[in-house]
Amino acid sequence: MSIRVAIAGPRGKMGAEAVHTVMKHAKMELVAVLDYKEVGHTLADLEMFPASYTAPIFTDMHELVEATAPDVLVDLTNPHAVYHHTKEALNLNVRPVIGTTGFTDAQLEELSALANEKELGCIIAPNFAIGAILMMKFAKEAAKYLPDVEIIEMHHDQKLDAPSGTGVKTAQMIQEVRAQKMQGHPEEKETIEGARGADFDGMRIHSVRLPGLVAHQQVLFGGDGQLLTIRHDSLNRNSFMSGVAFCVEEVMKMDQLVYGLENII
Ligand SMILES: NC(=O)C1=CN([C@@H]2O[C@H](COP(=O)(O)OP(=O)(O)OC[C@H]3O[C@@H](n4cnc5c(N)ncnc54)[C@H](O)[C@@H]3O)[C@@H](O)[C@H]2O)C=CC1
Ligand SMILES: O=C(O)C1=N[C@H](C(=O)O)C[C@H](O)C1
Repeated sequence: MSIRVAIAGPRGKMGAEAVHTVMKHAKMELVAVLDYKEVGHTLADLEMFPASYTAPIFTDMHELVEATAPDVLVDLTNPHAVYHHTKEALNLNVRPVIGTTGFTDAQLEELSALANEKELGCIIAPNFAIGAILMMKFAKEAAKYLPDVEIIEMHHDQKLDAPSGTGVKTAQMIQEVRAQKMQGHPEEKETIEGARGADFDGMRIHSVRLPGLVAHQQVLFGGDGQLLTIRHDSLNRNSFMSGVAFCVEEVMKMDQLVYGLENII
């Protein structure tokens, strides 16, 4: 039996890729999409999709679920919408696979409790690309030996959240193994605000936004007379799609929330 998938944000850069991925997948059926405004009755009404894409477009999640009974909601929208979408999906017994970034810690805790209570799988994946997951795992390992670390994440200039979800997740994974440490000179002063980047538990995260970039990150470790750089580059959004498909299949077997693909690969 195929997995019934709904996608929120189908006209976006990631959402459109995910639509193609699900449409091509032998074990999945795209039953509906969720947009925030009326743009047509089905995907075929949109110029960006072929006439054979007949999944209906909804603007209300309750109506979507009632009419099309999806198993999984893939959310690729924005930081303002995603928390509500995830909560609504869980309350409607639909398993969320969330690629959208920008959750607060409190939101993650609340959604985790809700998924547990409903005994429903939910995956929140700051990055779906296997290379990025490996970069984070390797960075966590390196931080045990080289605790002085700075993260430079680089993205296209249409990105809404900073630091990136991947940058924050990397810092959280490093925090698990690194003794707390305030880096840099104790008396350093920024003569221009923000010059030293965001402060996460004494580590610095720097966010670059430029046209031409897709999604890139370097994790820099400094030691005595040496520097280690771990770098990942997503050169296109197809790099995320095998991760999306993997999550849609995995979430069907789960009964709780998982934050980060490193926990299930
Ligand atoms: N986890 C991962 O591997 C990746 C995550 N992302 C994240 O995915 C999200 C989307 O990224 P992009 O596709 O680049 O952005 P985008 O701006 O191209 O697309 C977002 C889409 O969401 C739609 N949207 C906004 N509010 C909505 C709502 N309430 N309901 C339904 N649709 C709504 C917009 O119309 C737009 O089409 C971002 O949070 C980004 O950080 C992006 C790439 C990889
Ligand atoms: O907005 C993006 O593009 C990306 N967002 C995610 C993030 O915030 O880490 C994943 C990837 O970096 C691309």
